Amino acid sequence: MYKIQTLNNISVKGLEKFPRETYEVASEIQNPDAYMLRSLKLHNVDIPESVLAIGRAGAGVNNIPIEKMSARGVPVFNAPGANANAVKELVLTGMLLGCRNICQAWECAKNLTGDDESISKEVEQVKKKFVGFELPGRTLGVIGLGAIGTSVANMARDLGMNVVGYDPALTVERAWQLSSSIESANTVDELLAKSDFVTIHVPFNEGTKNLINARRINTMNDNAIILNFSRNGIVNDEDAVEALNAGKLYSYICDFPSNLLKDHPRVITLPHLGASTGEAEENCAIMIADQLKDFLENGNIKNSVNFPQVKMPRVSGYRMAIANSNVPNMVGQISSILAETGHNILDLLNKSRGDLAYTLLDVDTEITKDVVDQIKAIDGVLSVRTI
Ligand SMILES: NC(=O)c1ccc[n+]([C@@H]2O[C@H](COP(=O)([O-])OP(=O)(O)OC[C@H]3O[C@@H](n4cnc5c(N)ncnc54)[C@H](O)[C@@H]3O)[C@@H](O)[C@H]2O)c1
Ligand SMILES: O=C(O)[C@H](O)COP(=O)(O)O
Repeated sequence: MYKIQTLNNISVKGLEKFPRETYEVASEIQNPDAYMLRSLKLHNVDIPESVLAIGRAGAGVNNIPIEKMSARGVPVFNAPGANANAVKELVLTGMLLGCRNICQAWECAKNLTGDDESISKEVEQVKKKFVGFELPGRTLGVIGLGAIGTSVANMARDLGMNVVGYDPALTVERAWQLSSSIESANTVDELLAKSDFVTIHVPFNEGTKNLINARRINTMNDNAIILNFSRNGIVNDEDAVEALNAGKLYSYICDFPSNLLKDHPRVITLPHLGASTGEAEENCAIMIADQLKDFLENGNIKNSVNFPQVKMPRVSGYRMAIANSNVPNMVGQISSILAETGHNILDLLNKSRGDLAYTLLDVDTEITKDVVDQIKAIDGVLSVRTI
């Protein structure tokens, strides 16, 4: 019986992927084989040794201690692209809320008093305070052209906007998806100098912390709008508020409220709603459940953020999965132990990624605990499993 512990609210459509005969799935469970979570911060959680894999039902993995898990030979999975459409739609919503002053105007309408005739008169007076601007012909800068950035960029082109994108690690797959009319910027500064709207779709890490700061905001067009549906900390909120107060920025739309932001008249904050649609929650949960299941049952790895992609069809009932440091002679030492203990290797796949490597091998006879212990004792082996 495999045990899956859910640490956040996970769509039932994903949980249904685990057959009840072979899986126990619960939010409280002893010695889980895998965690399934969304945004819960795991950095200060004591993760039990029984955990073989962590599945993030979403995109961002900055809530997970990846290095610590890598050192334990534990793959961390995410669900690339599974919530991209939900975020794209909210970015469009944010752009419109910002450029048409919708939140301020709605607040004003809610506060109208008197009979309907006087409300009608008042409406004609107050509406001039909320004159906005339209999207076609304006320039949207998209920082990060991954699953979300690419789809936001294409959507903006379809709406008649000019789009400039920046991503120093653009993949070939994303380049194929991007509309050919999207301009490429060589630097963030070059992108900002051209943009009326800027939207950020990069992971949060040391390299992206404070990516948008006072110096950069000052190089932007006057009355620009910044949208942050990525992570708290990528835009320096203090600097954004200062620029709003100085009349440099028009509006700041963001998914990460704080005391500084939530009541500011030119800020629209949402309670981390980017991926909160039934469709996105379902897509993420299904993708992660499938990946965890294939890892637990077959050792295959798909969409891990720390381990290589590994898939090998089974040729026997005796499989071993080994995570190890990416150093010479690991496969040699492992196969020597198997040969010395009378196992014939029927198939073997070894892949590496950065400092880590992963080996799947199918043998002809059952692998005993003693053999597993011998392999575990090899210097550089991080985890060993028979499946
Ligand atoms: N608000 C929400 O609810 C919500 C939902 C989904 C994702 N997110 C956030 O959005 C981020 C992006 O999601 P995604 O699905 O597009 O991920 P992705 O991995 O498909 O794309 C990220 C892109 O950013 C690029 N990148 C990395 N560092 C960069 C930098 N310094 N400058 C420019 N580009 C850089 C990468 O090359 C990659 O193409 C996630 O990491 C997560 O933090 C938020
Ligand atoms: O990185 C993500 O996928 C988003 O921030 C969504 O987070 P959530 O799953 O907690 O809504």
